[in-house]
Amino acid sequence: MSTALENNTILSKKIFLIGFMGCGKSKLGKSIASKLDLPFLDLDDLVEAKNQMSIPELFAAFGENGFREREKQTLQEAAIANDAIIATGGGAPCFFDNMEWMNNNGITVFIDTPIKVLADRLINARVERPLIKGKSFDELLTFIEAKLTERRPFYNQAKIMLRGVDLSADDLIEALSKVEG
Ligand SMILES: Nc1ncnc2c1ncn2[C@@H]1O[C@H](COP(=O)(O)OP(=O)(O)OP(=O)(O)O)[C@@H](O)[C@H]1O
Ligand SMILES: O=C(O)C1=C[C@@H](O)[C@@H](O)[C@H](O)C1
Ligand SMILES: [Mg+2]
Repeated sequence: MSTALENNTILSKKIFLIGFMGCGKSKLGKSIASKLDLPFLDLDDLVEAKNQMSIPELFAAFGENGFREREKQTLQEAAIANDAIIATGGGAPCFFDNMEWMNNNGITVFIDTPIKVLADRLINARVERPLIKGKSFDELLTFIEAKLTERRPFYNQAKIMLRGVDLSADDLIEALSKVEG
């Protein structure tokens, strides 16, 4: 059986995946993009490509504020130009009017993954994330708890919220198909 999304019966095909670092935006995003035959865009990769610098280099050269300005600009350029599944950076919805902008321009999906799962994933990750660099497991837990509390009011503005444990691409596609256009 095909879904409303596959049948093109929902208006927006800009789908923004949001949530904390390590919640699964990139992994799940690639999988649903391939199932729905839509392009997959990863905001972190786009910011790096546009600026010809890695995220740690951008933080070092311009500070977090400079990174956030570039992140906002890249988000809007990429999303205006493409119907796509867009995995945003973990902090992107929490700066400027990015969350409101995404809600006005597509469907936002918050992948809500428990703190302990996030910490387990992030402690083993090979990608360098400046905000958590050098933290021990316990420091990481404390950091995630505090940051998530700060960020939840933004993440909670998402149109769809899904628990990020055992979450499959099909679960996400089903949730999208129920959204009214
Ligand atoms: N459902 C899952 N089950 C097991 N491992 C997962 C799952 N989703 C993601 N992971 C693993 O967790 C790590 C982080 O996932 P991913 O890169 O998709 O997160 P992210 O939300 O894009 O993070 P960031 O905001 O830092 O880009 C990766 O190593 C990935 O393989
Ligand atoms: O949660 C965050 O603030 C970040 C998450 C990553 O996706 C990157 O955008 C960067 O490392 C910052
Ligand atoms: Mg990612």
